[in-house]
Amino acid sequence: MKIALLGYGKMGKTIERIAVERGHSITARIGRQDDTVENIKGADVVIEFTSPESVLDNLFKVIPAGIPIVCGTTGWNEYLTEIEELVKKSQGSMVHASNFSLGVNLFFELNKKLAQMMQSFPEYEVSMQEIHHTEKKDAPSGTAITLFEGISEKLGKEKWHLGTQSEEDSIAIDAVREEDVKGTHSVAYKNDIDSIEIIHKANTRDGFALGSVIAAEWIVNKKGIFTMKDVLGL
Ligand SMILES: NC(=O)C1=CN([C@@H]2O[C@H](COP(=O)(O)OP(=O)(O)OC[C@H]3O[C@@H](n4cnc5c(N)ncnc54)[C@H](O)[C@@H]3O)[C@@H](O)[C@H]2O)C=CC1
Ligand SMILES: O=C(O)C1=N[C@H](C(=O)O)C[C@H](O)C1
Repeated sequence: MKIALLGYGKMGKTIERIAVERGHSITARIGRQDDTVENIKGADVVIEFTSPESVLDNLFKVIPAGIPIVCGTTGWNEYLTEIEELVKKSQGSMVHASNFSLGVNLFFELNKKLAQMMQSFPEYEVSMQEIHHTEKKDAPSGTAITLFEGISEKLGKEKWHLGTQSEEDSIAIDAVREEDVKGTHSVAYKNDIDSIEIIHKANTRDGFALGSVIAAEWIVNKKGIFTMKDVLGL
């Protein structure tokens, strides 16, 4: 498969290594200054990991060009409906996910199951923490927002807020930035007696990159907008 990499930073470089190991070729490594539409020509699929400021512009260029896109960039949740309409109108193909790793996608399912169990035990207060490297631009992380959505639908908490303070009807998400942390997410249910905590820790970026290449292999010859849950059949 011929892959165009849109964004050639920490993730773009990791994806290149894993894609080549799986027998794919890289037709373009596109950085901020390049002519995107021209450079993706001839690729079977585009893998996009750029920045919250660039992602929408990239999606509006790539989707109408008719090349399937795998999008890992976070921080654009509020535009999801607009992008779903664009994919439909263009008869395009897209997989998006706040986190492409197998481990986190299993963790998403575990999180929903735990939230469902905790529905009957309001004496526990739910809170979350995410820890990432200091270069990360968005907070909370996209993964933390997906975890929040999994809890929200079960416990009826409609909002999240940054920090550690308790608030009625809102889940506290503590976003911590530390040198070189690849991505750690935890969900805790606490009261004065005890705590129940689940945690996922990424040791390297390889899980995110491998998941995005598997999603790229899966999306070619499909039409519509999908997430990693569809790719993994969860
Ligand atoms: N969904 C997932 O599994 C994961 C998502 N991410 C997300 O992916 C994004 C990128 O992460 P990293 O690679 O760590 O960031 P990074 O900052 O190392 O790399 C991003 C690269 O994109 C380039 N770029 C920015 N705008 C561009 C444009 N318009 N066209 C082409 N290139 C452009 C930048 O120059 C930079 O080199 C972030 O939003 C991050 O949250 C990161 C890891 C996993
Ligand atoms: O910026 C990162 O590095 C990561 N971003 C994603 C997120 O916002 O959830 C996924 C992963 O945690 C790494």
